[in-house]
Amino acid sequence: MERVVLVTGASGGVGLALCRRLLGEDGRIHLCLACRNAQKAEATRDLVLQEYPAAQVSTVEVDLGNLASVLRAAQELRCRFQHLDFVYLNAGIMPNPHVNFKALWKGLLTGRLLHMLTTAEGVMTQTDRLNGDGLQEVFTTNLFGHFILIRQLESLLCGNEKPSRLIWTSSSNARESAFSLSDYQHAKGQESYSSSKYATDLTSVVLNRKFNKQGLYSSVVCPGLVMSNMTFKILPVFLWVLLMPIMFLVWLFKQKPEYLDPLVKYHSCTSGLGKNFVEPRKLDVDEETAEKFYQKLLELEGQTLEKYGDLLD
Ligand SMILES: NC(=O)C1=CN([C@@H]2O[C@H](COP(=O)(O)OP(=O)(O)OC[C@H]3O[C@@H](n4cnc5c(N)ncnc54)[C@H](OP(=O)(O)O)[C@@H]3O)[C@@H](O)[C@H]2O)C=CC1
Ligand SMILES: CC(C)=CCC[C@@H](C)[C@H]1CC[C@H]2C3=C(CC[C@]12C)[C@@]1(C)CCC(=O)[C@@H](C)[C@@H]1CC3
Repeated sequence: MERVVLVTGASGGVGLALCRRLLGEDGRIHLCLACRNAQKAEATRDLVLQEYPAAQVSTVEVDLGNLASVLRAAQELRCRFQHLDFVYLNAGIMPNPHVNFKALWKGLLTGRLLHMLTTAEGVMTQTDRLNGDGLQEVFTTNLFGHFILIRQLESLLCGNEKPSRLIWTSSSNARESAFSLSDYQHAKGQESYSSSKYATDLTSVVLNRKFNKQGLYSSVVCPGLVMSNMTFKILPVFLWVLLMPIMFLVWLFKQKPEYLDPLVKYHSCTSGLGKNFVEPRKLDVDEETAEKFYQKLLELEGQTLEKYGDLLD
């Protein structure tokens, strides 16, 4: 039976690179590109088919920041497929990024600069806003839309002959101090991105606890610092070109390889000789907080399903 792989945020950056890599590794998979923009999805499909003409590539329209769209996409996917082998939960946003150069300077004086350059801890802020569902946009797009999607796809992911895998694109920017259970959508602070990625790490830990027995496994990864639309909104391209040799060296000298563990985040790395490898780093997650947060997600899911009852089978 063919393996089906779903990738969200496949229209550019990390998602597109991932699609190319997946087809390069195994040209027999069925790759489904989940994108919010139908035209971009078709253009992406054409692009990957140019490179892999024999590949099976389909598209599905989903705006992860819009829960009605997520429910519609899930319904469509349930009609099309019986099983999903891999789901890459990759789509993400970092709106209105702001770099605190003063913090970087302070980091240089206090010896924390290297850490800051790999995690952006204390360096980045964002301005978030409410979406049409009355939820914080970053929380919804980066985490909750994906959460609803996989919950709605449970029949394709759980209790099947073959196990299924969820791979969340998290970030080394995920930080416990940016997250609070009492404000898990991060409506009050200015680190919505970091909070949403920490919430992602928490969710993955609990999903493993709840669903491993039913054959569903979840991992979080950090792709490293990638030049994409997201990073080009942080600094202009020419500055990145100037900074890249420094950033490359910084990321290069903070790495080493190992195996999959639900309490670990897998960071993409490159050795000094240009060899690509993955470095696992233990998740900074308290399992009790993860469980409490999961209960909150279930409550919010209940409200969402009540509101959109007409979109459910
Ligand atoms: N770049 C980096 O250095 C790092 C990135 N990451 C993570 O990698 C992931 C991909 O980011 P990256 O490739 O860099 O960024 P890009 O902005 O290049 O790509 C983001 C992708 O997500 C899609 N997307 C955004 N909002 C939505 C939405 N509401 N519904 C559906 N799709 C959406 C975009 O679609 P569209 O084309 O329509 O905008 C695009 O395909 C994110 O989760 C990010 O947090 C993690 C660590 C580092
Ligand atoms: C002007 C100088 C010398 C440095 C500015 C560099 C910062 C703009 C840069 C340093 C660390 C970077 C970083 C990210 C964004 C840009 C930085 C803050 C991320 C937050 C991008 C998205 C992610 O998910 C993280 C993994 C990145 C962490 C490092």
